[in-house]
Amino acid sequence: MTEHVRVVGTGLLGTSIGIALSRKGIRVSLHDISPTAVALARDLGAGVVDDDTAPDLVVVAAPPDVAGQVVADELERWPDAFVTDVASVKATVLDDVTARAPAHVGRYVGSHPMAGRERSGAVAAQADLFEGRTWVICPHDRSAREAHDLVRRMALAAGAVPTVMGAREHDAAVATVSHLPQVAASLVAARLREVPEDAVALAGQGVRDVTRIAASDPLLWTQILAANAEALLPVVDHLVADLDAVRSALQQVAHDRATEGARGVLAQAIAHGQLGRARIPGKHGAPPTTYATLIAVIPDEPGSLARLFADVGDAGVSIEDVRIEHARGGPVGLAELYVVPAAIEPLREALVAAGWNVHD
Ligand SMILES: NC(=O)C1=CN([C@@H]2O[C@H](COP(=O)(O)OP(=O)(O)OC[C@H]3O[C@@H](n4cnc5c(N)ncnc54)[C@H](O)[C@@H]3O)[C@@H](O)[C@H]2O)C=CC1
Ligand SMILES: O=C(O)C(=O)Cc1ccc(O)cc1
Repeated sequence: MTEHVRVVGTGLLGTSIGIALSRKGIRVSLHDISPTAVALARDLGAGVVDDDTAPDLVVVAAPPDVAGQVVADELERWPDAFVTDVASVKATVLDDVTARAPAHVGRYVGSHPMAGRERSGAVAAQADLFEGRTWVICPHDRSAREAHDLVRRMALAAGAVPTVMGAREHDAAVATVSHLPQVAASLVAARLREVPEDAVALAGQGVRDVTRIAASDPLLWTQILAANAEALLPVVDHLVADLDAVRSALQQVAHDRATEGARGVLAQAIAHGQLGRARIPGKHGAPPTTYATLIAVIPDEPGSLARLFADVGDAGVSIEDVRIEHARGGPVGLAELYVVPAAIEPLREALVAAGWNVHD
């Protein structure tokens, strides 16, 4: 892909796309309503500041509530260019573009990289944000095959794995895999506002895992949730019904510990969660991988994590994932290493031999 790509909206997504494509030798020009945002993206290596030469492909990475308008403007401004957007919702943007630029909608095809972060803005951009991640392309009745092909090539150049879905099908899918998790994470995290300091101090990995995306931008997410209200509503209804069942079971046990049936409801809630979680694909969309874990106690001092990683490397073991927990106020931390199951025993032996205190 040697074309000229114009990125409009140089925040987290736009800058990450710009950096990824620029590194592949693609010419990228940048535009944003904020001159600071565009200058920052340029300084981070995302491309050159808007130079008014005609692009082959425009990527609109602006917030969802203006994406349709910006796509329509770009279609009007560049009569020979194809245009995509990366907004997290697809049907409302398609409807908006169709209404605003009916004569040009054939050059538009929506898309959505299933990759992002809980932080916004160019400073949070990452060149490898899309590496191995799914990038959904949403062709429609009137979209040109060339538009689809160009977006596909751009997604591949950014390191992503393109996949095709209709806009409404996409919106129904992300209601469950992205939008409900955001609502649940935010609501769970919101409970923490009201507990005493020494209760929050007990927070372990579980609450951290469940609430990471609760740090997301309220303005962006208000737009996403409102734009996908129709698809999200039935999914939220299911969650409310499930929570209601758990609530009634707890009420029964609290009222009479010998009550029958309530424990079955609680167990089923957890068991259904196991089944759902087991369906989440592992890295690169491959089937789920169950890793074995080993916890190493690391002194809370500079360089100790680097030494641990070096010893794991010397043992010939690849770390698939890692979590670090700091003992609050203590002199040590815990590094939980995720490795393929076959590597766990050799790793344990090698780390013990190297003097590390390890446990399961
Ligand atoms: N944040 C995430 O993890 C993901 C976000 N997306 C989608 O990507 C899009 C951008 O999101 P982020 O990069 O996170 O937001 P961001 O807030 O980091 O960046 C948005 C940028 O768009 C600019 N902008 C706003 N209105 C504009 C307009 N009318 N014309 C030109 N530029 C304009 C802003 O100045 C800002 O620099 C959104 O539509 C979002 O739904 C998609 C996948 C993941
Ligand atoms: O931070 C994460 O894990 C995310 O899942 C971010 C994200 C946010 C919005 C999207 O439309 C897609 C991905």
